[in-house]
Amino acid sequence: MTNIDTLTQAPETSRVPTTRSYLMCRPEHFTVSYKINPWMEPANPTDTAKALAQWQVLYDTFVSLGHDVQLIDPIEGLPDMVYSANGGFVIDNIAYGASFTFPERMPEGPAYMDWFREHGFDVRVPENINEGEGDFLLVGDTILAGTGFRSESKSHTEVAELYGREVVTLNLINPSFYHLDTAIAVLDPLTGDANANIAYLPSAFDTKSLLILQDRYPDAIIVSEEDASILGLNSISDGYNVVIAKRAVGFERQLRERGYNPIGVDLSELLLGGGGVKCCTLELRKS
Ligand SMILES: CN(C)C(=N)NCCC[C@H](N)C(=O)O
Repeated sequence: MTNIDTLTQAPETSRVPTTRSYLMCRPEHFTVSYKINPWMEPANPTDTAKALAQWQVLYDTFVSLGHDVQLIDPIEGLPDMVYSANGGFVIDNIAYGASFTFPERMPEGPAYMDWFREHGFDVRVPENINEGEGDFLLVGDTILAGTGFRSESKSHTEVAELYGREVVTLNLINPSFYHLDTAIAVLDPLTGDANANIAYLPSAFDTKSLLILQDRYPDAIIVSEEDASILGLNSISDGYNVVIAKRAVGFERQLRERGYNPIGVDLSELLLGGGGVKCCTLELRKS
């Protein structure tokens, strides 16, 4: 993997990084005390100090790349709050709040909405169950929206009306890839970018959804089961630098071949809760 200190600009490619704003939550109360996805095993021990240290590397990586990183205070008793991607979906300074599927995470919805309000976002309280950017991904001007395990398809209609953008529903079929951001990585996420591209795991989708992806993104990177199974797709791109799971070596190579700069981080402890790089990062799009 590339050293982030020495290569944060694209030297020979047309890929251009752009500065982003992210919201993260320190995993001070991280543990696995309940099971709401196949990755979680409450009987297995977790190490909060290790989770904090690994999370700090992710935070430092974003800062080193020049991104603005905001923090929300963690709340005791909400161990999954570290997965800030699920706290809402933000475009044009409008924050569509989350409404969680499982009771264990329900208090996170209002907590994140309070944070958005206090930081000047126009908050919209959701009418339907949705888990924020876990299931809504902005690709160019289109919103890809996942359903099947968490977010209800009715929330897709709500989001289409709210943002006035095209929303494409995709059906997830593998419980290990229960959020859209475990099965798709957005590589060029700027709005208006005609060349917006993605990487994805085909087996995570039903036939109809797969045909949609193949039709819309013929140049997409197809990621292996091996890389996806360590949440390799759960990554964050600024258009050039792509922060990914360190062990996703096949995906790393594929990214490099396409002119991206993959940066590996180890979030093995947070993987015990079923989340990776992208789950710990919510993009705050102010325009
Ligand atoms: C990419 N993923 C999965 C996320 N965006 N979020 C992780 C949520 C993990 C949490 N224990 C849960 O099951 O909700």
